[in-house]
Amino acid sequence: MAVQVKICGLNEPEGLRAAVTGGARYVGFVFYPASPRYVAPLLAAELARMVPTGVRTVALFVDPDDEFLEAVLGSVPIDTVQLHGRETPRRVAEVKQRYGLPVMKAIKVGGPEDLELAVEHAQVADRLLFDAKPPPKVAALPGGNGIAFDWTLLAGRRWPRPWMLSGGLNADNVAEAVRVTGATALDVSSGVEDRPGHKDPALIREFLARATAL
Ligand SMILES: O=C(O)c1ccccc1N[C@@H]1O[C@H](COP(=O)(O)O)[C@@H](O)[C@H]1O
Repeated sequence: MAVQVKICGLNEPEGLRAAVTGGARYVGFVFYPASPRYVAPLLAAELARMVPTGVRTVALFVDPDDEFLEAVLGSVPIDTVQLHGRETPRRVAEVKQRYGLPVMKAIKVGGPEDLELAVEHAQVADRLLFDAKPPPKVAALPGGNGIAFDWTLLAGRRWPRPWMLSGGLNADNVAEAVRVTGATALDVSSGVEDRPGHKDPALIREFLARATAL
């Protein structure tokens, strides 16, 4: 099965074009104001309208309240909600039910114990996303830090829901990441940027070429 790719943190037409013409199956918009990739709903709506049929739009949130979810989901055409904070399985179920959209829940992996949470979330989330646990420094984002986790933790594991691998992926390590984990879907952000928050179209094309050739 061909590997599917999500390019996350798109905030300019150039990056978006490189993603969709290069073969991305998902494009992600970050609605987390503290992120250098944050995109205002008005601009996200313009970008989302450029996305061709067959490519899915993903809205990334971190512990959003209903007011914020409504403001974004009411104005931007979104196919999937990505929850990347400390949302509980109950909150995931609530968001799914209230907005009628599939939810992908991020699981932050630092050690084997963190995978227990994935077992719980797999009861309600439509998809799991395995990312590295953020480093314990004050300014660290809850994701999008460009760091990988120990991929062998996922080797041989089976999940009752589809899942994606993320965390520190780039064109140079993507083949190894897929080999070790068996992932069939990947999510990348920092690894296709030339500076935090700025996507490099050439790096996007290179990542997609390597990943989709696997
Ligand atoms: O990208 C961000 O700014 C971000 C902010 C808050 C939570 C998650 C975020 N991004 C997600 O983090 C992972 C890993 O990204 P990276 O490739 O290591 O930079 C990915 O799933 C992004 O969607």
